[in-house]
Amino acid sequence: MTLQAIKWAGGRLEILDQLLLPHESKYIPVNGVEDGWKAINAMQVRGAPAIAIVGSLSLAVELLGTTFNDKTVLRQDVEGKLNYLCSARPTAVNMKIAAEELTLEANRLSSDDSISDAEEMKKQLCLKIEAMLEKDLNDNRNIGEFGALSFLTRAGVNGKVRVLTHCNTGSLATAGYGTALGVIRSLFHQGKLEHAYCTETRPYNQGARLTAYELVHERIPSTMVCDSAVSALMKSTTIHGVVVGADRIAANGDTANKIGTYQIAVVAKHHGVPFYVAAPLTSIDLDTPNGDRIVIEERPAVEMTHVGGQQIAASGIHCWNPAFDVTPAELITAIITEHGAFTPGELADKITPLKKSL
Ligand SMILES: CSC[C@@H](O)[C@@H](O)C(=O)COP(=O)(O)O
Repeated sequence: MTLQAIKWAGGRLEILDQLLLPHESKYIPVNGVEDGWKAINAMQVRGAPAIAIVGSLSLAVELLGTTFNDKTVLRQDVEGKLNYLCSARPTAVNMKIAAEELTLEANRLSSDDSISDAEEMKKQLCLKIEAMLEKDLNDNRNIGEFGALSFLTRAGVNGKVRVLTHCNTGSLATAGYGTALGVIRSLFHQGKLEHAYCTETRPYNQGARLTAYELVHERIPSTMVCDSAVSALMKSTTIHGVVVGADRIAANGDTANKIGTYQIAVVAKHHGVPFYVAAPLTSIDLDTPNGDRIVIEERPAVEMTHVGGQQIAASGIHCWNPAFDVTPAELITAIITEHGAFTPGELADKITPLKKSL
């Protein structure tokens, strides 16, 4: 049984507070948009797809608890709240894409005369939001399948593979199953995984706290390494590929992901190790031409200077704490989506029609 980060039933939303893991598994209620914004900003829920789902569901909770008499007022309310939710964390594009989709739907419903009143429009919007949760789960399973396939094909091995991942991209970062961790999960279920390696992922330790937790929970053979041990690992062991997630993939394939990803891609190139990005279409931002245009979120120094509330750095030191970095497209072997694997060069041409058909 995979871990469930998001619980949604009967119009009630609860999330597993990821700041408490791995010590405590506690679900907290999200009673509306303000709660949703705070949970995303504080990283009680994190991971690009999970951010979009929790943000959107927090809007659904709020809508369900409010009575609307006017479709135009509802449309304006939805748009304003979605814009607010997008400001909680700027790098992950999934919330922005969800906001655009929902705003479009709100506009459509508001001008559709067959939708009798605001309450009916509200119901339709909430159904659309619920469908996003379902879709993410299905997309992740497909990413896992395509990822395992392209991994094994390109690795050119008939036996089992050893895979390295960074940060947390599993059930906790998505509606379920995961993206990059979903690929590892899929390899494992196919009996093709020899060993998974996860980094600690400093400074916020998503690898140590969350990925390690998921791997142990599912009894996947795995080892954790320090972020600084990746070169040594690749030199001493055959790693058949790296697979990571994405917070935003630009049109040219440049990919923003957890800080340290770029460094791993450079090291992988040096060692001839294929480097895969696994992400749904909702992480691809064709409006952003390249990585230089991606806004990188900076997090508070305390997330570097303290671990679990314990100070580990000298008082007074200045800190630079970017949450993400951008891996240039030329270091990426393929981008694995729910529609298959594409090279960065193929991305814009292949993804544009797929996005239009959504
Ligand atoms: C499927 S999650 C993809 C990315 O969001 C993930 O790799 C990542 O960088 C998460 O960063 P976080 O700061 O924990 O939200």
